[in-house]
Amino acid sequence: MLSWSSPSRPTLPAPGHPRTIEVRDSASGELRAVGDENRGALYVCGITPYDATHLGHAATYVAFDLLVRAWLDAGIPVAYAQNVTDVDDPLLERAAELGEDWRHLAERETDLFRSDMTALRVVPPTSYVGAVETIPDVARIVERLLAEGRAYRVGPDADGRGDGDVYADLSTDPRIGTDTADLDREANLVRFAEMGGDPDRLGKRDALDPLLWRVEREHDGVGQQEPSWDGGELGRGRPGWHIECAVIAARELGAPIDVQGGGADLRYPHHAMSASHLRAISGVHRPVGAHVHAGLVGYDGHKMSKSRGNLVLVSRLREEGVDPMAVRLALLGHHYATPWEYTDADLAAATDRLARWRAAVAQPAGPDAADVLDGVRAALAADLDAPRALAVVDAWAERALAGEPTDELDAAAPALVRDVVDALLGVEL
Ligand SMILES: Nc1ncnc2c1ncn2[C@@H]1O[C@H](COS(=O)(=O)NC(=O)[C@@H](N)CS)[C@@H](O)[C@H]1O
Ligand SMILES: [Zn+2]
Repeated sequence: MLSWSSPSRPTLPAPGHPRTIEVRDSASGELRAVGDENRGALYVCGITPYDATHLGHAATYVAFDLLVRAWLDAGIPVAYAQNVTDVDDPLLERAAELGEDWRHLAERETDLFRSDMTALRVVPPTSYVGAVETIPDVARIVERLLAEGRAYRVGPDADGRGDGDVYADLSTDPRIGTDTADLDREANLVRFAEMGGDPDRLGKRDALDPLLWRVEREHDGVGQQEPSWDGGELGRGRPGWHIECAVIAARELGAPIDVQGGGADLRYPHHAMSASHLRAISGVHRPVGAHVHAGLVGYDGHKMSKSRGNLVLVSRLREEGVDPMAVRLALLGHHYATPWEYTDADLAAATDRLARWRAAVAQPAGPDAADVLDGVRAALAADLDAPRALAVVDAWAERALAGEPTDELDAAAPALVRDVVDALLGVEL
């Protein structure tokens, strides 16, 4: 699937020393060095293409964009895969509500997402893959898991439908739950159901076993005919959610990967199950170096979501003439791991900061900027600490605008600060 055009990125003076980039693994709470001179492999769960692109989505993708930029600056070759969940129950339901063909809805919203990511100067993934285009691979892998006894078929559900649905048998995974450390079964059962799971499905060996393949339902005469694809021995149907991301990560990156990323809402069951499937597919004991989760962005006291109608869309802000660089700075003002409430004051503060920084780098000279380069690099290397990086640039801008004696100023400083802010923070001044 087409991704989007890459923003230009200035090359910064070579780092004086090889630098490790550390991020916090949300399961252990530990800081982990991720990526090495051979590669930095990142999988970030992409959008389900409706409601794109609200500030919550944008905050998560900008967060992982900092990791991509820090790796590139450290000379680490980046392998970055991202999916589009362009077939899934919530998408089909939304299309039915809108009376729109689900393919058109997916296409339109994915295009909007691409243009928003371009405006926010997010570096595109090296592999951008849709669930639909992955179906043949998913079917083959599910057949293999069945043959290996890691998956099983169930009979019809309580309504007599879905005879032959395929589930993963989690009891065959000795390390289930070690990836994202979600070991509270009661909490998991609640969360599993909240995120579209079916703990009460007839015939399941364990309520938490996740769906791998959903066989085609005969037309129930109510909703749209569900889309279905040829699944070989599995029969016609479509993939479950978690297996899609595991197959794309395995195929596009190869396990082990350094970071599996997404918003905090994906930690359980999605990332726990994807890691289990990735282990089963690849045979790699620990297929993910660090699970990294971005805190959820709220608005009006709730997580941003269509159902609440409290969405702040990047495209709407852009239509209102808001500079996307101010949007990006508003997002960078909060540490990625911390959940926060977006307010219009965030945007106003970011707009001021953007104007101050632009005025400072427009000066003919400025205070020495070597510590801006080192300070921003060090901040990102320490769990992508964007607020700390912004404070480093703020301090320099303050001095640049204070009009210090010219003989202490460096004519090359403003250009270096502009390049640091561009290459590492993705903000074009
Ligand atoms: N309010 C929010 N704040 C921060 N991140 C969010 C928020 N809502 C969704 N996200 C993140 O944005 C990304 C896309 O979310 S999504 O459109 O619902 N799609 C999905 O979660 C699946 N397609 C992942 S395979 C995910 O990483 C999700 O965790
Ligand atoms: Zn995913």
